[in-house]
Amino acid sequence: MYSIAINNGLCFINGEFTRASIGIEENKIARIAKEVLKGEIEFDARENIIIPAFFNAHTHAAMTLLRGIAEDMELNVWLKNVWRLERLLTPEDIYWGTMLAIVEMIKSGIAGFSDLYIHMDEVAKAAGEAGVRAVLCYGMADRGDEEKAKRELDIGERFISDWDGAFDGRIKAIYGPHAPYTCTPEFLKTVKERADTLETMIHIHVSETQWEVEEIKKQYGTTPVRLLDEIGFLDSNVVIAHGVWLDDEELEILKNRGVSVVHSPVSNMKLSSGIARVRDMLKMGITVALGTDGAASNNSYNFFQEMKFASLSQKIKYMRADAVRAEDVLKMATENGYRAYGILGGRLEEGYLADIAILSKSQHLYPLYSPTYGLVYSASGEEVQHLIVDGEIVMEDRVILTVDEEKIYDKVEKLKEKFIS
Ligand SMILES: CSC[C@H]1O[C@@H](n2cnc3c(O)ncnc32)[C@H](O)[C@@H]1O
Ligand SMILES: [Zn+2]
Repeated sequence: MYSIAINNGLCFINGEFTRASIGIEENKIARIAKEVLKGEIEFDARENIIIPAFFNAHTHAAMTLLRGIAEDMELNVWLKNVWRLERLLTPEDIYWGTMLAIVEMIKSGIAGFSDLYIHMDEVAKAAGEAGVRAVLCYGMADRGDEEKAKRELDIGERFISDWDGAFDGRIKAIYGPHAPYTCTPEFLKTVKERADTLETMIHIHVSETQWEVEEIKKQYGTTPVRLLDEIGFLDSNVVIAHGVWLDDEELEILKNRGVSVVHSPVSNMKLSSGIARVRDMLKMGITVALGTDGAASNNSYNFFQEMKFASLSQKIKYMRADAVRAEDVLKMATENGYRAYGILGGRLEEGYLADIAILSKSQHLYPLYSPTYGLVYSASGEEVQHLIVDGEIVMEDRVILTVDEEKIYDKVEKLKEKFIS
């Protein structure tokens, strides 16, 4: 008898959809079978599509609070506006902003997210209470100031020691230097040494805009990826967000060092940063995951939208309709996100974490010739009916069991005042 049995669903297994039953024991997938399985809780999934839940591999969840406040700006102008507003954010704001983000993520089938932001204790509390998985880091920037470098490292490390492994291991706490243009090479070198000593990971923005590449060349005479490689920073414990402006040699470096890349097509297009070379990266065997970035540059946390934009933008970048195939986009949204952060999830396979989304057919999925194409090109997110995270049901019939949604909307609406005055 399994704790949960999902019977006879159309399951995304090994890159294709096949009919199967899934037995969950504790927080893992214990059995994939052709026959009906017995469970304390049973889902009759004959009419459902079952996928491994999504992993949002790069976000700033609480930026929901700044959604829609700085629009139609390129990254540098946008960042100036956002940084001014972020000074107003209190720990309590971050808690409610993150909760709002988590509600949106759960509803589009996201079981886990990787977040780089401020007041991270609140993000950890919110993720823990809501029952989702999170890889979290305090966003550090030394800006060439030695005293600030020490303070930032202290905050980042205190966060890791307080939260790594919390909530039955659902929280993974890592290092988060912001970017090569806000952190000095000396600081980044120290971060890498500390991450290696603690056997933890690093999440950082790299090569997002042409401006960044030119700025780093001006300051250090080389490009961001080459600079990071020269200081010994690039490794398999490093996840870079964006990687939009990379030449062939830089792609080789990332591949050889085992660095993972998080692609955020909506944010990159909205801030007019560019379109990353995802087709080339995937062909080379680089792990490319998918991330929404923050709600102030997206403006939503809907992974169905993100998958569709990921696919369409590549078709235009390479001017070929098969630039990145739909099944590969689905893999980027699931397995690759988990893999980038060293978590055994994102696949419907025995031994993998039981992070599973149970979908039903919405109006957008009629007629359904192929679940893969349906999910990547037609679905809206409303298809996600139930979400299981770490073997627990977090959303049932689109009702989130772990949080009070109405209270979150009330709190957040009241916070608006301080940003417009
Ligand atoms: C210091 S915490 C993280 C920091 O990053 C800012 N941010 C959000 N989105 C982006 C992006 O696309 N590129 C660079 N920086 C970004 C966020 O506002 C926080 O200040
Ligand atoms: Zn970001």
